[in-house]
Amino acid sequence: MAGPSEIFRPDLLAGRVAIVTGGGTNLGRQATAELLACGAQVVIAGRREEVLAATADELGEGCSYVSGDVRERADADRIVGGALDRHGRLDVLVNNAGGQYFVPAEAIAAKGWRAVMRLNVEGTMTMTHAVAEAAWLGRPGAGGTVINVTVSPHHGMPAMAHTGAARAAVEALTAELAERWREDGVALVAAAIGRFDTESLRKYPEIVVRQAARSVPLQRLGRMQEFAWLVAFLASPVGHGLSGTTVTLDGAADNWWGAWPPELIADDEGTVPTEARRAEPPA
Ligand SMILES: CCCCCCCCC/C=C/C(=O)SCCNC(=O)CCNC(=O)[C@H](O)C(C)(C)COP(=O)(O)OP(=O)(O)OC[C@H]1O[C@@H](n2cnc3c(N)ncnc32)[C@H](O)[C@@H]1OP(=O)(O)O
Ligand SMILES: NC(=O)C1=CN([C@@H]2O[C@H](COP(=O)(O)OP(=O)(O)OC[C@H]3O[C@@H](n4cnc5c(N)ncnc54)[C@H](OP(=O)(O)O)[C@@H]3O)[C@@H](O)[C@H]2O)C=CC1
Repeated sequence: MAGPSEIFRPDLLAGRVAIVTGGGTNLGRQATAELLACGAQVVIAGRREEVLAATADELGEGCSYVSGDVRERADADRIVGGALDRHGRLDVLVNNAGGQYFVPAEAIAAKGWRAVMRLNVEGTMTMTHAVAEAAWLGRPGAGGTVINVTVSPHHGMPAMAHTGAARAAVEALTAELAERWREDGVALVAAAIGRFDTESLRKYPEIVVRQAARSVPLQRLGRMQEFAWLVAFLASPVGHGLSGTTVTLDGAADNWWGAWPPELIADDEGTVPTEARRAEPPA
């Protein structure tokens, strides 16, 4: 059962209906719990029916699922059709399904590049079009919000060139479609997220997982609940005011290239020296 929200009103999203792709696991599941806590009804989607069924069962009333592959238009239409049949409306799409594997740029095989593009860019586009065409475009008074999960930092990701390119494409599409579909009442926002404390992060090489928090200025991994709060916030009416933008939740990883303190200038205690003040203020 999804408990009450720690920060939002229980009726913030009352009467709203959301689809969360990848909603059966980790960040998607936590976001689903928060949307439910804010009064929304949520249809979660993913390829593994048993995973979705377990999550829907655990989160309880208001949560249901449709299994399918976001890369296939027929599946996307089935997911959207299932949500509309059940609830008669759609207000929010969270394109959370996504991912990549950890590999130096020069070792990315063409097939792997295509797999990452297909999942993150095409999967996002396919679901977005399926929802917009079935529920929003050309329907006066309708409309809704698309939340596209992307990845921060934007200044380059070690061993993730394929996902950096894919997520940049999604952010560009977010801006483009926000302009194209504005008059249909459709808002699109990208949520560029950093390094989160999830089971999914643990598939990466051990040293990457161990050092991930150190590489963030905030010196800790993001918490799944923080992601879930951001999703609920963007799903609220304020999402329309942010349409076309990318909101970053990354512990400031976008601002800094390395670990703090930077090893090259830290002393043995790990302290970075500060500049001495001038003895006298300038005349
Ligand atoms: C300092 C701190 C910094 C810290 C840095 C850490 C920051 C982390 C930030 C982000 C974290 C997350 O996103 S965590 C969330 C992670 N979750 C996920 O990634 C789940 C979704 N991912 C996937 O489904 C897969 O990874 C993905 C490849 C994208 C799609 O799968 P598909 O089934 O379509 O593709 P597959 O059949 O598996 O693979 C297709 C091809 O891809 C390539 N390929 C796939 N996996 C491969 C691998 N491990 N190594 C090499 N190559 C691989 C091969 O060419 C494969 O072809 P063959 O050789 O013929 O098989
Ligand atoms: N964890 C982290 O630190 C970070 C995560 N992210 C991003 O956040 C999002 C969620 O990640 P997270 O929860 O950590 O990882 P997960 O691996 O748990 O999430 C991926 C989800 O997407 C679903 N999925 C994958 N491929 C498809 C597909 N083709 N069709 C439908 N569903 C699919 C998976 O279910 P199934 O396999 O059953 O289909 C799974 O539920 C991803 O986009 C990820 O890249 C970004 C930055 C950092």
